Amino acid sequence: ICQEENTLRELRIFLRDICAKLARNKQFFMFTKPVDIEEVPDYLDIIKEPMDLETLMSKIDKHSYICARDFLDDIDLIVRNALEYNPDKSAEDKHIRHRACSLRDKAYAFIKAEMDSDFEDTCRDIRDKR
Ligand SMILES: O=C(C1CCC1)N1C[C@@H]2C[C@H]3C[C@@H](O)[C@@H](O)[C@]2(C1)O3
Repeated sequence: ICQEENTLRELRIFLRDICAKLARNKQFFMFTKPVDIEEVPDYLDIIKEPMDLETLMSKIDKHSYICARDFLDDIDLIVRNALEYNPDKSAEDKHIRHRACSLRDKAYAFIKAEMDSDFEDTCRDIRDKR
């Protein structure tokens, strides 16, 4: 219905702003594009569902998300992939895992700070009845 489309349009505007803020943070550069399979040939043997911030942004535009929870599920996927593929004690793996946890905390904090909980409830109701 028209009110529902207005709500989802507002959600997309909101999610684009959050995604853009995360993507322009230098700390999260490693999450902005898909992992290069040429550079990392075994990546897809280990990670079954790659995700990155550029893909996240294109999913917003394809109306893939109808509530903030669905968007945060893909943020969690980026984080989980990074933790799973980079599990070692090495300084490099620790650095990647630290940045992945920071990405998750920043994303949740932006949503909480800027998302009215009634608005999210409305989006969940739309999602649940579709
Ligand atoms: O997991 C990732 C990204 C970091 C968060 C997503 N990669 C897997 C490779 C291992 C490590 C070092 C480089 O080989 C670089 O190619 C990657 C990219 O980082």
